[in-house]
Amino acid sequence: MSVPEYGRAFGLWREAARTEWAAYTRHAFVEGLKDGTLPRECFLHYLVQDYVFLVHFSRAWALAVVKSETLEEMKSAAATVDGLVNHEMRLHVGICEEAGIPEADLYSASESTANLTYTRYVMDAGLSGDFADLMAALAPCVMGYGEIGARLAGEATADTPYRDWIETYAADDYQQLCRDVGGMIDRALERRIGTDFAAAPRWAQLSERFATATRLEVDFWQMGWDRS
Ligand SMILES: Cc1ncc(C[n+]2csc(CCO)c2C)c(N)n1
Repeated sequence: MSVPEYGRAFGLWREAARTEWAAYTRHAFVEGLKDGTLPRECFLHYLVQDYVFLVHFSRAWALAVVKSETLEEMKSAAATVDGLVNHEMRLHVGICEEAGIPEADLYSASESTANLTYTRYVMDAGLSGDFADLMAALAPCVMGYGEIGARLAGEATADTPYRDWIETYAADDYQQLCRDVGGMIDRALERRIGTDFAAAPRWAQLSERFATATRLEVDFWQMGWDRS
């Protein structure tokens, strides 16, 4: 199956980090979601941590509003904050409630080291850098789940109990969001760095940020797998 396309910068970053990208999008945790063999306890451990992750991710997207230079960037970042805090976190709340974990416990859950490392890395990318640095650190999260969802929707076993999770990210509206964010990132880079942004001196540093965030996604799956 061919992978979905989410923009020029993303395609180049992904290709430059292909080893890390494969470790992320084909992690044992992901394969367990696909064939249904992922232990429920691992999934719930991941989901509680992911709720906390989304809280801090929303803060990072809010920083993107602050670092925006155009109304398009501001609208995209503000819509993502709204989507995250008012919609995306519902999937987590619903599944956890069914498992007897109330929302108050999610918000107060203590953060795993993998969670802390990843979210604060992204926040620092935005605080110490500009909008482009922040987008390079945010892109693996947004696009990685889009790619995983699209692949698993076609490959998952019919009876995997993780179908709802898969459908969330395989859905047309989520795939469209990945393309929209990819287009917004391309225009943000063209504006700040130039049309030929991949030839610019700072391109290597942006690619490095993307690769680092991708490695931190691998560690996040591993945290769920190990229940650490
Ligand atoms: C560890 C981890 N990485 C990525 C996502 C996916 N994700 C995070 S924020 C967001 C919406 C961005 O618009 C999406 C899809 C996740 N849930 N947990």
